[in-house]
Amino acid sequence: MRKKEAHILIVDDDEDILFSARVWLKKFFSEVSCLSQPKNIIKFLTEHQVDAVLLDMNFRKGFESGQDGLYWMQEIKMLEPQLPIILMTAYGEVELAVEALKNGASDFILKPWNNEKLYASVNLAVDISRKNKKLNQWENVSVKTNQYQLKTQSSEMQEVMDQITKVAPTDANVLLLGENGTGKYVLAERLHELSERKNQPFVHIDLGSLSESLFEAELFGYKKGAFTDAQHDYAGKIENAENGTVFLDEIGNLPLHLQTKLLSLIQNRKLSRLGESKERLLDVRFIFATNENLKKAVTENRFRKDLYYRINTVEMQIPNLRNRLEDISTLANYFLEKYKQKYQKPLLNLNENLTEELISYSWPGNIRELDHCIERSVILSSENTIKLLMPQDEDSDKTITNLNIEAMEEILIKKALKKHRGNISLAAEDLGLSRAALYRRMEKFEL
Ligand SMILES: Nc1ncnc2c1ncn2[C@@H]1O[C@H](COP(=O)(O)OP(=O)(O)OP(=O)(O)O)[C@@H](O)[C@H]1O
Repeated sequence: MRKKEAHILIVDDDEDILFSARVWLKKFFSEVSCLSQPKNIIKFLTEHQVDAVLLDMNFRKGFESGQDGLYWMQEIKMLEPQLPIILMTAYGEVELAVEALKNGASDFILKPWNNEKLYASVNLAVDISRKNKKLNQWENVSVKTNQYQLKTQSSEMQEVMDQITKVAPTDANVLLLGENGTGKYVLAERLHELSERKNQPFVHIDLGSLSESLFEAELFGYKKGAFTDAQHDYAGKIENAENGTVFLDEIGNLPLHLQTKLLSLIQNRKLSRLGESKERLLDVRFIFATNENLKKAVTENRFRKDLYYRINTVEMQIPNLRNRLEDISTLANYFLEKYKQKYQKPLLNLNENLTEELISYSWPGNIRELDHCIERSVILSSENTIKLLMPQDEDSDKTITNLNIEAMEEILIKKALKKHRGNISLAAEDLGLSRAALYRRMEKFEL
């Protein structure tokens, strides 16, 4: 299982507790730090980026009122009001738990804890902490913290943004289609942030980066003993999104037998973990994305038709960057500002010629490629003048070593589209083809 990139801080005066909590949580999170003395918390937090704190309530022998924990919680809140704090106590009086929650604790764990519960609580706290950080960035208009440039001059993209605003508050399943790097993740997050679920987890599951053998266990979770390595009960990623949004990326990679299981989950809103017959009711909103042609996958029986119609209640085609020529300059300047600040080169600017050069490139890697191009250029430029380092143009003449006619045809079509900045009529005329013939070829080469 891949660990989540998150830093957890555990504060307890009992070394055994620190040890066992650390060993357990280390399985799931990239960094787990321990402090045995609460007086070191503030210094630690000012020096480290932490995503969640697990805090004991009783530090002094003979003082088991829980007041120590409440005191340190307030200190942490003063420094980092959004940081989730989970309180732990061996003395689980309900009133104390209620007081802690009222005072801003994100959860309450009784010692000795149930490992699975501890994980679930910390994991949720981490998701909420990230959400808070992202929301803060979102609200901040400064380029330093604002992550995305969502304004658009392109009518195609404007239509997508309008649809997002309309569909976000509903629970409709959304399917985002588009090439790599067009911003599907960014838009999925936007859908979540504009929904009523915005303060609940947004769980991104990238089926392109998980190994197929892990799909079922990671998505649906498992019961202890369900298979050889299942040493404990495990809530899958979908379950961890309870009340929030699941973003299933690269859905075209889901094998057929799991497509059936997913379909049943979407229809019945019930999930059973691997090795478990009991069904759990689940309240999540689904967003899906792929760069694959799912309709084609359906006709080739690689993707279930009924699942396709279930997930595409609202289907949005995210335009390629080469079809958003109006936005290239704005996005390039947005990235330039970001990297000027990051690499402390405030004098760099894009003049008209450079902007033209950016606009006439075809950007097969879309916004991600533009982002990297500007970052690379800023890093390698002098203090005063930007030198644009364009990506290696894949269809440049030097790559024409393959004399296969189909390969040549694809290169010529790409060149014509680039020359005419994606204008199909002009490109078709230049190539001596009808628009329909050009469209057919573009479809064939998936351009
Ligand atoms: N509107 C935007 N403003 C600024 N940056 C953006 C925008 N849209 C996308 N990006 C950046 O472009 C890159 C690709 O975006 P994202 O990951 O959302 O694309 P994707 O379509 O999900 O890609 P893939 O299919 O490869 O997973 C990211 O670094 C993202 O931050």
